Amino acid sequence: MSPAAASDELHIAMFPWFAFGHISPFVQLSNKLALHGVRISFLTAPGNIPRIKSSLLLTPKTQIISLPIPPVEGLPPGLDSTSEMTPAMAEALKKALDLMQPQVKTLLSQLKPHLVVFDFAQYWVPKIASELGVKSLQFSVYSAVSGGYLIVPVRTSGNKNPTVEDLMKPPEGFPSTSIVSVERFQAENFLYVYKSFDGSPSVYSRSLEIIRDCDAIIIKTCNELEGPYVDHMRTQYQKQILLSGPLVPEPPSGQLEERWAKWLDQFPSKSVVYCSFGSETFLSDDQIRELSLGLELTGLPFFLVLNFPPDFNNKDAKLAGVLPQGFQERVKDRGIVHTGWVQQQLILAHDSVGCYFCHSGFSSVIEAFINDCQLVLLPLKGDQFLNSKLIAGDMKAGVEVNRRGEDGYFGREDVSDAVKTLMVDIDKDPCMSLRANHRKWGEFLQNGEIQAKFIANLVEELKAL
Ligand SMILES: C[C@@H]1O[C@H](OP(=O)(O)OP(=O)(O)OC[C@H]2O[C@@H](n3ccc(=O)[nH]c3=O)[C@H](O)[C@@H]2O)[C@H](O)[C@H](O)[C@H]1O
Repeated sequence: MSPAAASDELHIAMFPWFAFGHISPFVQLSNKLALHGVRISFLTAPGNIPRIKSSLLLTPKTQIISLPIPPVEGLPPGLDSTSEMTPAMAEALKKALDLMQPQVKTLLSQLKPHLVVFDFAQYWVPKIASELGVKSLQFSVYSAVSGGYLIVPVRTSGNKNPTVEDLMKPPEGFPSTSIVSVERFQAENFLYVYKSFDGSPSVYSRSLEIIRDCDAIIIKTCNELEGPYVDHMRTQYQKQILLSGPLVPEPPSGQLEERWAKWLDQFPSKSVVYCSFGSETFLSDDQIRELSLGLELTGLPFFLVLNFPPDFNNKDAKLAGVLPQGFQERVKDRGIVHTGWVQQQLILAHDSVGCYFCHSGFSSVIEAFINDCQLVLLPLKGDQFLNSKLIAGDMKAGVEVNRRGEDGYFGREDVSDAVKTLMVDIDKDPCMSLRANHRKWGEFLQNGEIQAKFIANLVEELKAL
């Protein structure tokens, strides 16, 4: 019997990559495990603690542990998450992370958890953990469709990195689904996964070392959503794969900011298009122009959130400069454009919001399903392209914006057509069948019994490790 099962109290050290797109699912997983009596030690850099405290369920068995980031060239001191960093700084952050090995080893030897659950970047955790007799598990916050397409050993079976042409096609052994190819501009974006920066291992090399060395892998998905892709990963990884389920969030606490609630209140039920792109995805100036003009063309009310990379100091000025001339005046009675963080879950839960136009971030799409918001998808990088294919192609529960294959260009009509398919032509197919499929998945994700079972099973599997 494992020590965890013997004491019946599991202690897990959680160690996400320093990015909120990763920290958030680790927090959600921690919260669900804490409700099963699991002791959680949550490791992060000091600057991230206040925001984590606002969402982590703080029980007497939960603690947040501060891990200062060591200085490295190219990373200004005091920055603790990628949301404050340029892409070059985020690469330097991976180097700093790799220098933290002695610090993490000392910490784990003091904490003595049964398990350490870590992220894609910390490929050295399994070695440290095994020296201390601690089991190590990677928690993949990416969908299985993206892991199974991009991060499988067969992608480099000839010992060389895949080319754009290779990446336009699924890897050998990939299941027969709606995904038979991706566009050139998407495959070009995928090259990042295999790229090493200034001697620091690529995302792919880090992941392959983890697959080889860790005790098991947890994926934030379930068989109902992604069964064939999970099976493919099991075959490729030859490692125990556990599923956490999609980690459907609890209903959000608090109230929607009054200015947004008041504005939304004036529109009919399910008529507003909420449009946003998560915490770390940014559109180019040209894309912003076509998107905003496309939303205008729909004639529908919309709430558009646009963010900019951290190197822009005055984001409001940037926003004003990038919107088409006269746009805000023309749409002032039915459109809001905002830059900055918003209470997304509360916006999606507002009765007036009927459509979520988004980047296909995995947590964001789950939030759309459980709030009965139709999905229009404009994926912009990495896993988002594959998530979008899963939803629009396999599940047929949303619509992807049409784009030019070579360079990904989309125009205002492409935006407007996609929104109208789901929000205007509602008595016709494909809208009727898309909405029916969306409803079916919404019900599945809102079924508390099913969702609770995913976590109960996971806890049992973790105890048995
Ligand atoms: C794994 C990585 O997640 C990334 O981050 P991202 O923030 O887009 O993740 P989401 O799943 O959309 O999640 C974003 C989460 O932030 C919340 N939120 C966001 C913005 C805001 O203003 N207010 C909010 O409450 C939102 O409600 C959701 O819970 C990228 O996609 C990336 O492709 C993927 O690999």
